[in-house]
Amino acid sequence: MTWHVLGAGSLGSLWAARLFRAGLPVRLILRSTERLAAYRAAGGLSLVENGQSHLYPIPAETADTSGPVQRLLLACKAYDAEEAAASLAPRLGPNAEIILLQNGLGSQDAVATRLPRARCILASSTEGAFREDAFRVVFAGQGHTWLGIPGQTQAPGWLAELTQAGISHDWTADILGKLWRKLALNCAINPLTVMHNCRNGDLRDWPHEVAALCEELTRLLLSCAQKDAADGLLTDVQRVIEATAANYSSMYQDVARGQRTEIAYLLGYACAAARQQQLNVPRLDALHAQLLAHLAARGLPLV
Ligand SMILES: NC(=O)C1=CN([C@@H]2O[C@H](COP(=O)(O)OP(=O)(O)OC[C@H]3O[C@@H](n4cnc5c(N)ncnc54)[C@H](OP(=O)(O)O)[C@@H]3O)[C@@H](O)[C@H]2O)C=CC1
Ligand SMILES: CC(C)(CO)C(=O)C(=O)O
Repeated sequence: MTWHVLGAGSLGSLWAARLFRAGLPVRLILRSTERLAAYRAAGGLSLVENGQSHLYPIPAETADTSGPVQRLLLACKAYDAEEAAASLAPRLGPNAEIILLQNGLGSQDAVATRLPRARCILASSTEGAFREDAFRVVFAGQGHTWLGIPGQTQAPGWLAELTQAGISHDWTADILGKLWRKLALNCAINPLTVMHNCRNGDLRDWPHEVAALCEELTRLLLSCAQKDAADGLLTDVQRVIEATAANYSSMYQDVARGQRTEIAYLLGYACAAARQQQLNVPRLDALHAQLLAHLAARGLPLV
């Protein structure tokens, strides 16, 4: 079964290169014929690991190529997920599977609603990769990927291919818990690093602000029936702040580069969920409003 990987960005390239070099059939799906021509001119995808670069000549195509897509790894940003998945709708067979690599929450439901016949598998990853250049990606941080369909304990047989490709992973029926926990970590760290213009570690200087956000996020998680995701949130946030002290958060980097953020799927999603639960989260709401104003002042999208 061919792995179609939509998006030759950071995570998509990281997955595609590892699957390809493990001898598995992989095809990249690129945005346009121009991108496809540029990719072919580059001769393939380059993955940089431990300072060593390798070129992988993975076959590529655009969405409007003919041929069925049975297993799709959707490796775009959350705000692109629904349209990107929909562009492949005519090629998806009745039992097609889509693995959704997006951070945050909200985009997964959008894809599932748009493509009701597809089997959507949610993923949450702590791996780190960034694009050094077009079609050249650096594997920056070892991590782990959780995969799952909410409530389903039976893992698909093809997970063995991820093992074969050296992709650290586990299946979980509580994938929503994993996604909520990561969302909460992101909400407690990333917007503050933008507003204080600082690295993750500098948040040690604002312990009360971090603690107050974690208190509201914990109440939100509990009211959304996410007890496991709520347990020990503040301690975990403090651990991540220490472990990533020298780093700039992904949202900080997006804003610094003048790129669109995934705010609507992170803090925006949390605030909307609180409203839906009629839960009072004044600190989260205030931070969300400040962040939106900050993005607007820089001409960046608010969703
Ligand atoms: N990078 C990381 O370390 C991590 C990322 N994540 C999450 O993974 C998701 C993906 O992030 P990341 O890999 O960094 O994102 P990137 O921006 O690096 O890559 C996204 C890719 O998707 C492509 N794309 C978007 N729409 C389409 C489309 N319609 N057709 C074809 N290609 C399309 C983009 O193409 P183009 O280049 O043409 O714009 C781009 O190459 C995000 O939700 C992110 O939060 C989670 C953990 C770690
Ligand atoms: C390092 C961490 C956990 C900070 O929230 C992150 O995932 C990010 O920067 O997006």
